[in-house]
Amino acid sequence: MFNGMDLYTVSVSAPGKVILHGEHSVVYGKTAIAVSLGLRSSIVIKEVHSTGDPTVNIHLPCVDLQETLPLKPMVEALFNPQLSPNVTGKFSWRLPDKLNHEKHLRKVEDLLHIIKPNFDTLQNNQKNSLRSFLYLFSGIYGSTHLPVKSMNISMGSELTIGAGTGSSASFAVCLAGALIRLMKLKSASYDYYDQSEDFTMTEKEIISEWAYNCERIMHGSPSGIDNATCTFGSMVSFKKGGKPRVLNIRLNLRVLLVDSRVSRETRALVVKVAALRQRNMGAVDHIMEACDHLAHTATQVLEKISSGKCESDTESDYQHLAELWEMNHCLLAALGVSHPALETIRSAARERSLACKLTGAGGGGYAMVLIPPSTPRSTVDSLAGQLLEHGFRVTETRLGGPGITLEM
Ligand SMILES: Nc1ncnc2c1ncn2[C@@H]1O[C@H](COP(=O)(O)OP(=O)(O)OP(=O)(O)O)[C@@H](O)[C@H]1O
Ligand SMILES: C[C@@](O)(CCO)CC(=O)[O-]
Repeated sequence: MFNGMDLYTVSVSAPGKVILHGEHSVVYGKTAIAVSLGLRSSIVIKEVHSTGDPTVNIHLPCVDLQETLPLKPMVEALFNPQLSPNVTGKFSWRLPDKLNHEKHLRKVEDLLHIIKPNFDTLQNNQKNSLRSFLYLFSGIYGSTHLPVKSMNISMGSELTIGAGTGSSASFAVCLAGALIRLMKLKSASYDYYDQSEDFTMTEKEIISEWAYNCERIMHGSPSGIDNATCTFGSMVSFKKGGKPRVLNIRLNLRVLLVDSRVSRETRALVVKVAALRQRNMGAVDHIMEACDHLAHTATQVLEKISSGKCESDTESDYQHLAELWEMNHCLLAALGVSHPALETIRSAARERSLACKLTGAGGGGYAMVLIPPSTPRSTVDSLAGQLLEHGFRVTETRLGGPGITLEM
């Protein structure tokens, strides 16, 4: 949007994600599939007039952060970032994978300590959000010659932070997408590329790569499945060491997403499974193999559901999917990553003949109950009521919706 005074506003949203199949087994080289979540993050970037030196006013209520940062030092210290060693040419915002990530991040860290002397006293999630902002802003604008103006950035999210639903990837995808969109609007007269009304496939690939770099800031060495799912939406299949593969299908699965409110640490659960495997190699490897089969079969069933040719087929496909979810949960429980709270959620779902599985690392966190289209409203309401009485948090949402989207 352009206000006629050379000032632009952009508004973008991106979904979170859940793992449908393959948690834990993906660590052992098996296939995982993730789908986008109906819960989204959103961002508005608004260029504003300023009389003094330009600033960026960033408001991130989810991490309780409101900051005004000077733009000039960012431009001086961080623009024109360097390419990775052994890569020749000139850095461009289109090449996030060629950026000298470590070096650029070190510069971001140094600058943050200069412009925010109390940086070390901030909470970790606040630090990560600021690092990601400076990294993306300078990485994306640093290779252009566009004038940077004062701006207000405000971001909200329906996602719970740190719950395994991809809030960090959703945040980074929104931010990268909004900055690229703003650049595209500002550069209309420079004719950088076409001015189509939505993100092109190539832009989405670039956004996903920028978000992957942010995931590296937050997580060290992430798989890349979260940023791909939050960018492209729908369903993404992934194998360790490979590239995430986006399955371009139209899914619209209804689920109850249930927060057990039991906090867990992903790393500790991965270690627990590794220890179990050390003691029971053959059995655990067979469980991982079985999880792999479930991920492949589920992909086929979901492709069939998404094609939606015949209603009676769809009903039996949902039954098949429910069976796969049940088996997957029980295999994960055999790996020792369920929790009494997750089993309480499951038994409430089973009383109503609904399938339920944990999603993510387990040991607490979220469970998902599959709601086939034929499920009466009263069944969903009574299940939600019972779960709420137990103190769980319940959200009815859909899986497999759109990825990054321009909001008008
Ligand atoms: N709406 C938001 N506003 C600002 N920062 C956010 C927002 N959402 C996420 N973040 C950033 O992402 C970090 C959360 O990353 P973390 O990996 O702990 O959670 P997650 O992405 O929800 O979990 P997972 O990666 O297991 O799915 C926060 O510490 C914060 O820096
Ligand atoms: C448990 C795990 O498979 C998924 C956590 O969301 C860990 C991982 O893949 O890194």
